[in-house]
Amino acid sequence: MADGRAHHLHLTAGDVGGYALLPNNPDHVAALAAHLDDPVFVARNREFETWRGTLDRETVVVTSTGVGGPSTALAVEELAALGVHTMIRVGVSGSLRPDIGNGELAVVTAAIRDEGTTRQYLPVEFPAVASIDVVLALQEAAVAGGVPHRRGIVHTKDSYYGEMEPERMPLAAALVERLDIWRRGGAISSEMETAAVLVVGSVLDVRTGGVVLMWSEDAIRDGGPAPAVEPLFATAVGALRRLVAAHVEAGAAGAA
Ligand SMILES: O=P(O)(O)O[C@H]1O[C@H](CO)[C@@H](O)[C@H]1O
Ligand SMILES: O=c1cc[nH]c(=O)[nH]1
Repeated sequence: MADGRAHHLHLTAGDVGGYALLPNNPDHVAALAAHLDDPVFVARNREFETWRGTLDRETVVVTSTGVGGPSTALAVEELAALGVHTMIRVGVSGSLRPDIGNGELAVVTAAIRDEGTTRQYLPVEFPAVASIDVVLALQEAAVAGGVPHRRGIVHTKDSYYGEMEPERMPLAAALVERLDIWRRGGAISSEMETAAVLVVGSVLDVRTGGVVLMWSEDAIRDGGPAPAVEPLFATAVGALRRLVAAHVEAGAAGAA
């Protein structure tokens, strides 16, 4: 924009540092930012709310992406243009396996690109893969916090109700069959944003990853209790704390 603010996020380069956490839900931004040092509200436009804080004196922003690939791609694009080099999606998903407990975390290794946004960047043969150092940092943070978790592939889609109530859709048979295919291939949960973070991040040379809370199949079916989000937030911030510390140590070693 003419005043230097990014078109959708309404942020300037001075508002951000190198690191971002990307919840989908604007209602999660302040609660996630509360895990940082000195959290402050920065901007809100449409579904994009941003708070800023620090970890080990490095600036970290928490920006909501809104639901789905298109708005998530906008957020990744604009944060990358402002200088953010490391982004972690932090969200909620539905488990695709009966052995997963309500509230377990999925530390994302990769995403199935069953959505439209990333196909406008790269053909579908291109993988949506998390950066290995983000995967390891998330796993270490979950272990340190005693949070139940597993690494795995998530399914990213465009239609929430196409997953939850496929029988209502004209495409019912194909939706059910495809979800079963992803399950049989090893996918552990389904959500709506991770593929956009990983693929757009790859194109823009941003280090990315994701961690999503999983509602169990029982809880989804029975309308059971929503799992608590605090262990998710603590794990995401713990991972970023590790990545910041590794960066500081690498800088110190380089300077020595
Ligand atoms: O709970 P969050 O992180 O908002 O994300 C999940 O919930 C939304 C659907 O209700 C989708 O955005 C899906 O990815
Ligand atoms: O996309 C989503 C999000 C939450 N829960 C689900 O089952 N699916």
